[in-house]
Amino acid sequence: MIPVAKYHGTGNDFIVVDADLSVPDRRRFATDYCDRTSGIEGPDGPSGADGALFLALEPAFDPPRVIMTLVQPDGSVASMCGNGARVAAAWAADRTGRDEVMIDTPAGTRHAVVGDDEVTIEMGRPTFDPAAVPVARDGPMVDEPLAGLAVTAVNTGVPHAVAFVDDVDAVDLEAVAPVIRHHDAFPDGANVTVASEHDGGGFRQRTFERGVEGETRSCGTGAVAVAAVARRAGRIDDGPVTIRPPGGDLTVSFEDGRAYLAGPVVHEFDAELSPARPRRA
Ligand SMILES: N[C@@H](CCC[C@H](N)C(=O)O)C(=O)O
Repeated sequence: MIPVAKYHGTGNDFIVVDADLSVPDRRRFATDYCDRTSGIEGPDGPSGADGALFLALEPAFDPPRVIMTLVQPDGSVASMCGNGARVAAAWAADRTGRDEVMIDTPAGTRHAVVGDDEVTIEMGRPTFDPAAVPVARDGPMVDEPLAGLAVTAVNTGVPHAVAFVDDVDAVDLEAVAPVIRHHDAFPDGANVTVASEHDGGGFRQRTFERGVEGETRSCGTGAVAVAAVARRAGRIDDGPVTIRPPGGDLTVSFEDGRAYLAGPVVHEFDAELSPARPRRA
């Protein structure tokens, strides 16, 4: 058995595994233990997760570094995860007592600051460049009609198809999102994010995630995507702006074109799992 920890960032939840521990088949581990009905169990029963975060801590550096690998429930490895990176920073801060951490991801190295109530992570520069999203268009995809939504394509570490609507609750995301997620325009697929203005300021957000193949309670790259598209359209300035997914509020701001994502992180519980014989083996 190996010790693991369950964390969430505004409801986007992860099984955290120290990468020093041997897990022979990470894809199978993630697929089995992330299952919402038969996966990892918490104090209140079956829990599951939106992904397994394998974290390799390098405490000798100043600030300490973490190499982050997110394996999703479908076995795919994500280039970036905003909430996962915030969880990785909190996990590293718990182990080192340091409040600054560098997170190495396939999308680049990101600087994180761990405060008492929030973890803030630098998220790089969102891009609308069609080759970088990627989107199969000669120029940026902006407000293109797809599956009844006006879609703008942006990469915030991973590709997002973003649509502003009057009311996010009126969108049948489970029906419409798979059409966009698998559309020919997106050669690598896309996360599908809808947003609407909130009376209290900022935007409500819902995201259907690639790799989870369903809606999650929060998505950090999606929150940054909403802010980036709103900023490009002149709806907001450099912020900060409050983005409101179902699982809790996030704050996005920009400085010199770089995005910053802030919000709470919760350490839910610790558990022990078999690394080699997942329960559905
Ligand atoms: N929940 C994440 C995004 C994870 C990656 C995504 N599902 C993908 O495969 O592109 C976040 O907080 O950003």
